[in-house]
Amino acid sequence: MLEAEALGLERGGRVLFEGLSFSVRRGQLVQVEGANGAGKTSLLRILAGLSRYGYAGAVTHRAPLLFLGHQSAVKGLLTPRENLAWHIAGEGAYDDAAIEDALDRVGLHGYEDVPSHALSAGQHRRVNLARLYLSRAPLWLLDEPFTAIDRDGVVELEALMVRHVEAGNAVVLTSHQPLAVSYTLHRLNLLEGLCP
Ligand SMILES: Nc1ncnc2c1ncn2[C@@H]1O[C@H](COP(=O)(O)OP(=O)(O)OP(=O)(O)O)[C@@H](O)[C@H]1O
Repeated sequence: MLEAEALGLERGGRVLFEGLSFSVRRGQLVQVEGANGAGKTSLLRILAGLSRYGYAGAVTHRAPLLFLGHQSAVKGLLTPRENLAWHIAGEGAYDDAAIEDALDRVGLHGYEDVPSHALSAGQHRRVNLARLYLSRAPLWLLDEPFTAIDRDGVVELEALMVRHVEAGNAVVLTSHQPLAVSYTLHRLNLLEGLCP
C-alpha cells in the first residue's frame, strides 16, 4: 500500500532518521515507536505527502490514504455534521444518513448540529475520528488518535482499527500508549525500521 525508500530527516541540526526503508502491506497494523521529539509526527506527515520540510528518500503510494493529525482539523464555526460533510465532499460523496451514523458511533448523538466551538477537546477529536467511519481510503495514517479520548472511546477505536486491517486494509499510527488489541502489531522503529 505504501513503500518508503531511504527516508531521512534532519531538524535543527539533529538527524531524526536516515536510510529508513519499509513497506506497509494489506492487513498490517503498524505502530510507530519513539520518545517525545523522536520524529514520529514528522515521519507520518512525510508518508502522507504533507511534509513542508526537505527530506531524503521517496515515498510511493499504492492506495488512497486518510491522514488524521493530532492537531484538530475541526472548524469551530461549523457543526459536526457540516464538518464531516465538508470532509467527505472531498471524496465526492455526501450521505446525510452515513454522517449521522458516524457521529452516533463516536458518541456525538445529540451534538450533530451544535457549533463545534462549543464542544470539548475530546468531542473535537471524536468529530475527527468519525471520518474513519466515512472514509473509503484503504490506508489510514493516524497521529496520536487516542489523545483526549476517554476509555470507552479508546476501546471502540482499537476495535475499529482491527476491523479495518482484518478487511485487508492497513493502519499506521503513532501512540504513546500500548495498544490492547488481539491482532499482530508491527512496530516501526525510526532507527531500526519495521520490526515483525
Ligand atoms: N516547528 C518546528 N521547528 C523546528 N523544529 C521542529 C519543529 N517541530 C518539530 N521540530 C523538531 O523535530 C523533532 C521531531 O518532532 P516530531 O513532532 O516529529 O516528534 P514526535 O516523535 O512526533 O514527538 P511527540 O511524541 O512529542 O509528539 C522535534 O524534536 C523538534 O526538534
